[in-house]
Amino acid sequence: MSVSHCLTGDKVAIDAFLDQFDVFLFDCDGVLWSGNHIFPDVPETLDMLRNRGKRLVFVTNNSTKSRQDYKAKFDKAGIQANVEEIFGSSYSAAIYIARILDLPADKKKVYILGESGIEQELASEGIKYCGGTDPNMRRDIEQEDFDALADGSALDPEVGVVLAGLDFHVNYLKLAYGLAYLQRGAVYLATNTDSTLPMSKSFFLGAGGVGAPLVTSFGKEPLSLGKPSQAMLDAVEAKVKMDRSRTCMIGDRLNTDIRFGIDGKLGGTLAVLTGVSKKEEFLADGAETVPAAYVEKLSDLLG
Ligand SMILES: O=C(O)[C@H](O)[C@H](O)COP(=O)(O)O
Ligand SMILES: [Mg+2]
Repeated sequence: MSVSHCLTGDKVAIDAFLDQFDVFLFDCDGVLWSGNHIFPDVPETLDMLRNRGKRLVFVTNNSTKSRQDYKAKFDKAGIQANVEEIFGSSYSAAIYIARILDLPADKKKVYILGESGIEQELASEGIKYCGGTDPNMRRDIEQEDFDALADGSALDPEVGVVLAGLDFHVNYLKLAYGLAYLQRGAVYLATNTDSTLPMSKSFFLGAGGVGAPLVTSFGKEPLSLGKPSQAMLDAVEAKVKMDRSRTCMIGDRLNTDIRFGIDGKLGGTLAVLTGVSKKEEFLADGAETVPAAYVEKLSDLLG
């Protein structure tokens, strides 16, 4: 049975742990910040790693922002990061749809349940879309909508994919369009299916929580392109050359971040206890997902 080592307060153990890796993949929500609250000494900790010659890559399941949007957030947070180091689940989904998914020529449009981040990343891959932040979808459903969805006249015949992500403007109408496209054979994808979103030091509906009505009504789960899907690691590795044995995944959620690192056969995983998962979950006998090590908060790595 694997055991997770607590590094907090142990400078010797921290140095030994860090020396094993050249690349650190960082989860964002719950590790660097909770919403707009940047955790203490995060910029200093990341600077310390860069000063030790480590390469940093940011890998977030939050699909509401594009890589460019995240670059602006990093800048505002005083965290040095360039766009090539940032990967969101919207980017992973756009790469999958553009380069892996084989869609009929007349079915290449995507219906989005989600925010602008998904729209921007699909556009950057030349993928047409509808739904998403369309203001015409932010209204109550009317009888005419029921009738037009039922006979299909409301639907765009080019739509071949339903892509579900975190949507802060979800409503019955948007979900009804998603179900109608799925019922007509659209491929069902999700940027991610995280149950909750760490925000304001609490937990709110995550992408999985928002998309759950579609799963219940359609009766099938989407293919998720965010962590722990290895499609996301493949998308990262296509841009960032790395030796997986000298790469460490740092995250707050066992079933996405730590599972992502273990399944990807990375050299190590580090859990940070400022987000979703609690240490009791992975210290328990027979725990399914056990990080190699853990710290109370990221800045504990400063020693
Ligand atoms: O979509 C969600 O549910 C949240 O954005 C997700 O929990 C946060 O993503 P992270 O940066 O922790 O991968
Ligand atoms: Mg997280």
